[in-house]
This record gives sequence, C-alpha cells and structure tokens, in this order.
Amino acid sequence: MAEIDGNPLKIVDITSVDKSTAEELYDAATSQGFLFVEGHEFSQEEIDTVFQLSKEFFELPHSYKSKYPIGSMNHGYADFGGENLDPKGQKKGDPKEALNICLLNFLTGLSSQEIPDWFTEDPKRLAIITTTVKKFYALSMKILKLLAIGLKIEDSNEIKGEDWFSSRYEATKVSGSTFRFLHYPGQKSLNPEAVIRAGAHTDYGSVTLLFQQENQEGLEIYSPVSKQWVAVPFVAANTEKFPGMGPPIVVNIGDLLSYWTAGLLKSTIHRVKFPAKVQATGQDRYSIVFFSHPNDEALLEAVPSEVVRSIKGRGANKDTVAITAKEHLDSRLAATYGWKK
Ligand SMILES: O=C(O)CCC(=O)C(=O)O
Ligand SMILES: [Fe+2]
Repeated sequence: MAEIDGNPLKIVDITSVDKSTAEELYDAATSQGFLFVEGHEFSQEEIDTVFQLSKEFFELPHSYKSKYPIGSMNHGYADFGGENLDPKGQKKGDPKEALNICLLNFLTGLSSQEIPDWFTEDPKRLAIITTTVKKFYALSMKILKLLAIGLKIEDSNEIKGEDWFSSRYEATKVSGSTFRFLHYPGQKSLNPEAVIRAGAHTDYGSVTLLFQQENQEGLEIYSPVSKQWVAVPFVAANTEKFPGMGPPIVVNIGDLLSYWTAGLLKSTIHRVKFPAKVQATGQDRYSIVFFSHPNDEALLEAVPSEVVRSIKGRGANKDTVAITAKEHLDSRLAATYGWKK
C-alpha cells in the first residue's frame, strides 16, 4: 500500500482479488471511508476521452442542455444552482452543472431513459458513454467483492460470501446507479457563497468512483480520523508500474453501504472547495463520477457478517423492518432537490 506526502488517503492496488488486498481496502473503508485504487482497467487515453466528451457537452448552448432537465428519477441535466447538497448549511444551490445518466443496463451500458441526442446521434460519442459505464460497473463489482471478503461475509447454501453483493447488483435489473458528468466553472470571486462549489454531503449509494484531473483539485473530505477538512489531492498515474493506465481512482463509501454494514464502513462527508491556487487561476473543474447502487428491490437487512452483527443498534441493525434500496434512495433525493415525497 502506497502513501504519498500530503495525501491523507491510502492507495490500494486492486490487481489481485485476495485476502491481503481485501484487508487493505477494508481498513481504508472503515477508517477514512475514502481511498484511491490503482491496478484498475481504465487507460489514460480512455479517461482523457471521457473528459473531452464531458467538456464538449457542457460547451453546448444552455438552451440545448436545458431541454433535458433533471426530474424525479434523478436523470438529466442539473443546471447551476439546481442542486443543493447542503440545504441546512447553504441558502443557494451549488455553482455547478451536471448531467446524470440513470436507469442503466450494465450489459449494454445504455440507459432506458432519453439522453441528449448529441450523444446518441454519433456512435463514437455513445460508445464512450457505454464503455465507461460498463467498466465502472465492473470496477464497482470488484471493489464490492473485496469488501465482502474484508467483511468476512458468511457463505450460505445459495451463495458464497464473497458473491453476496453481486447477487444484489444484477447487471440488467433496475437500480439507482448513476453515471455523472460534473462541471464547476472557474471563478476568481471570493464571495463566500461562491467559494463552496459542492456543499458538504455524503453520497447516497454504496460505492462511488471518481475521476478528476491534475490542476483541477477541489475535493475535500471531513476526515473521520483527524476530524478536519482535508484536501484530496490529484495523484498522478504510476506509469512504471502500470504503463498506459490512468491515475489512481478515488473511491468512497456511501450512506446505503454504511447503513447495510451498521455503520462499520464509513460514509464520509465531503465537499468541493477550490484551493487558493485553482481559485487564483480561474481554472474550471470537471469530474466524472459513478454511483453504484444495488438493485431497487434489494432488502437492506444487515450484511451477514460477524463484525456487522456485533454492532448493536446502528444502521440496519437498528431498524426492525427492512427497507429496500429504492426506499433508501428516494428519501435522500427528496431532500437534495427539494422534491416532495
Ligand atoms: O466533483 C467532485 O469531486 C465531487 C462530486 C460529488 O461529491 C458528488 O457528485 O457527489
Ligand atoms: Fe459526493
């Protein structure tokens, strides 16, 4: 496990699915709730291509993007100020724009919902989306398998413990999983309302995966370890160890997985606040995110593991009636967008 100066997060090489990798991942997920993974299958070229696509999309006229507004399914274009991730702490919505693609089928990489025709009218653009979506799903499943091994999920007659999550994340069943492009325009203004680019929040799902680019830093976590806001740096690709491959990918645990494990895996608060250097250059930030969720009907009963069982009265161990993954997500989305339930 590598550590670099100024990086509060572990970098875990996930090339092999084995006990020692699982333990490293588990340690990071139960402490900071955030980490980096290397040894993934995204090449530098693929990552550059998807960032280029996202940039070109956001450069399209506002009148075009707003023809696909985000709705109650969390799918579509979220305009500047349209999303307030921290409704208690901030009055205005975040100064960012986003495109969410939901209701994904991971065999095809396609959404069952309409996406902007700028993507669908060009097979090359569509292929960038579908390839990235499928690879994100595969990476999230690998991470969930490693977490299952780390949690020592018990085997049952039907299923091996390490496959416990996979059976609840079937590729063709409906889930809350979301693929997202984000754009935070550069602005030199130091108005405190404008400096926070994405309000403090925790993610809703199970595992979040995030690409970011050099010189566009801004992600910060409220570390459960040091109880302070700490910056998540950009970590460059280790091209000696992984020739041609992209940089380590940011991974974090969301509320649903924390709930499912009685709070053992940490869903850490984070926000986007540009560092002085980025603020001064007026540089934009783009990020590409994948939120992995179990199938809608998955029942959030505590995961069958001795360590989880030993934690009484928290998360899924507290509630006597199990809720579904869909019920869990709907309650969180209602708060973020001000939707009535
Ligand atoms: O852009 C980022 O780095 C953070 C995005 C994020 O936290 C989110 O969309 O939930
Ligand atoms: Fe987030």
